[in-house]
Amino acid sequence: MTDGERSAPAIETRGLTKRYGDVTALSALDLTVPRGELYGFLGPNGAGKSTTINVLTGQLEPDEGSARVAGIDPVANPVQARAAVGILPENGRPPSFLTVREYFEFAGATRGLSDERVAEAVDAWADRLEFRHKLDTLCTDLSQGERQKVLVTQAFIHEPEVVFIDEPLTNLDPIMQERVKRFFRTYREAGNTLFLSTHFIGTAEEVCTRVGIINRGRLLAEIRPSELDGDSLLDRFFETVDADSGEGAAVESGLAADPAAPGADSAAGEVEAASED
Ligand SMILES: Nc1ncnc2c1ncn2[C@@H]1O[C@H](COP(=O)(O)OP(=O)(O)OP(=O)(O)O)[C@@H](O)[C@H]1O
Repeated sequence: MTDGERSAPAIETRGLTKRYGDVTALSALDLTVPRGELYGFLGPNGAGKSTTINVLTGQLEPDEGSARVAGIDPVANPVQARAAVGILPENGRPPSFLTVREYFEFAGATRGLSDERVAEAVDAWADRLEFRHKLDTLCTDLSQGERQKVLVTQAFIHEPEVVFIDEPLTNLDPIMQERVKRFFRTYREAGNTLFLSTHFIGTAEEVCTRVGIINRGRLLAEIRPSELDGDSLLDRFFETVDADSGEGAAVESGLAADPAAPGADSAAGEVEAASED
């Protein structure tokens, strides 16, 4: 790793733009996530969350702008990025023809891990998420929650410094949800960065150190849940998105459906304020 990569933010995008035909999914997105954050990424359906993650993990090429993860350009250097980054995809499915253990061996090998390191990691995760009895089961025969445990494990198996997580707690029972959340906090406290895309605003409020709200491919606001001061993140989310869309806000306060409306200005101001600290 170069000095530049070591001192770079965990995630940095500048003017990131992605279009699918006529649809602009990301519109000059500027995002900076310092290292050591548990960053929540919230937004309505179709806001651009998955597209952002897909670009940042080298799975999709942007039309314009730049992206860096741990100082690495994931489009130009996908192999280098793969070693530094973990991905927990939404609705991912491990290959049906592999057993759980074989899948972890495969995931470890593609990230350059020795057999011994894979075995150690699998051992720890089998205890943490209680799936030791499923290690020799075919992935196709797992329940949805068991599959999710396997996907969580593969995302962290190489102890990456940045992990992208799309809806991490889906299908997990409440006990496992607590364990995963506790693990996220511990992993962050060790200096790593987690980027968590979710519709569960209560979870984001509970675990995230900072939350970004995206709508129509633009970052509208950044909020530190610890500084909400009695306000609820859910209310702030609604206010921010409504002001941008002009819908609820227009009904409730008479604001026009205009991106330059006062509500939209204050949301943009929150991004600037959050970026200063
Ligand atoms: N492969 C594709 N082809 C065409 N349009 C796409 C494609 N993928 C995404 N889009 C569009 O791009 C926009 C952003 O989609 P994206 O999946 O990034 O949103 P999201 O915030 O992850 O949404 P959700 O919360 O519903 O998962 C949406 O308008 C979506 O319809």
